[in-house]
Amino acid sequence: MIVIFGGTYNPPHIGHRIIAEYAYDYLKPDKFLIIPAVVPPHKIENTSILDFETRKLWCEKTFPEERFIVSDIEKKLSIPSYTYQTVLFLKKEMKEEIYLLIGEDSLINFHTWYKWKDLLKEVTLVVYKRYSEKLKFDNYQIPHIFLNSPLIEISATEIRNRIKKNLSIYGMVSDNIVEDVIIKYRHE
Ligand SMILES: Nc1ncnc2c1ncn2[C@@H]1O[C@H](COP(=O)(O)OP(=O)(O)OP(=O)(O)O)[C@@H](O)[C@H]1O
Ligand SMILES: O=C(O)c1ccc[n+]([C@@H]2O[C@H](COP(=O)([O-])O)[C@@H](O)[C@H]2O)c1
Repeated sequence: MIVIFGGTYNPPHIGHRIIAEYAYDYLKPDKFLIIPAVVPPHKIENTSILDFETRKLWCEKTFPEERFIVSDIEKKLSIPSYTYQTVLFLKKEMKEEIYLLIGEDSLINFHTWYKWKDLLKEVTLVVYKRYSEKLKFDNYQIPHIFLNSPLIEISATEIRNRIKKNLSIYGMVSDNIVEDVIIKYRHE
């Protein structure tokens, strides 16, 4: 069984790390894939997304342990990086059961994902608690496993905003990327 944890990772942060650890402990997968998106479908217009190679490298440094695999699979596929497409590709390649790990905000807008009903036939959804101000559709009826885990009030948006305001982000991203992250977004 494999877990896939896709994201924009612009940048990867300590929230991603904690989510991955809770999911890992709960699911004990054979493989755990971290999948940076090339062009995330809901962020096509977002010009502040750094290049794929930088985000991928930061993912590798945030998840250096062997039990996590940072995959560049979405580089091989067409854009935008639809999860349905990624999942079908992985299923063909690995023939494994797939658990798709997402934050609660992603569950709330899951009905807007490309072929979401078909996607649900291919994966088991695993949801990590997250605060969201967005209007809550009735997506809690979508079958999923809800992880019993602490609320993490951190986001990549907040990290980018703090850098622009010259506020500290130490402790919010991995120590081995923090300087690089500050430099990259300060000049965005
Ligand atoms: N603090 C968090 N709590 C729960 N889920 C999270 C958290 N941060 C990220 N996620 C989830 O991780 C996945 C990838 O997130 P992403 O890389 O877009 O980070 P983000 O912090 O949401 O970024 P941004 O603020 O730029 O939208 C998504 O499914 C998202 O819901
Ligand atoms: O397939 C879709 O339609 C789709 C819509 C929104 C998000 N996703 C995926 O969900 C992951 C997190 O996306 P985001 O926008 O919250 O960074 C990332 O892997 C995206 O490719 C996928």
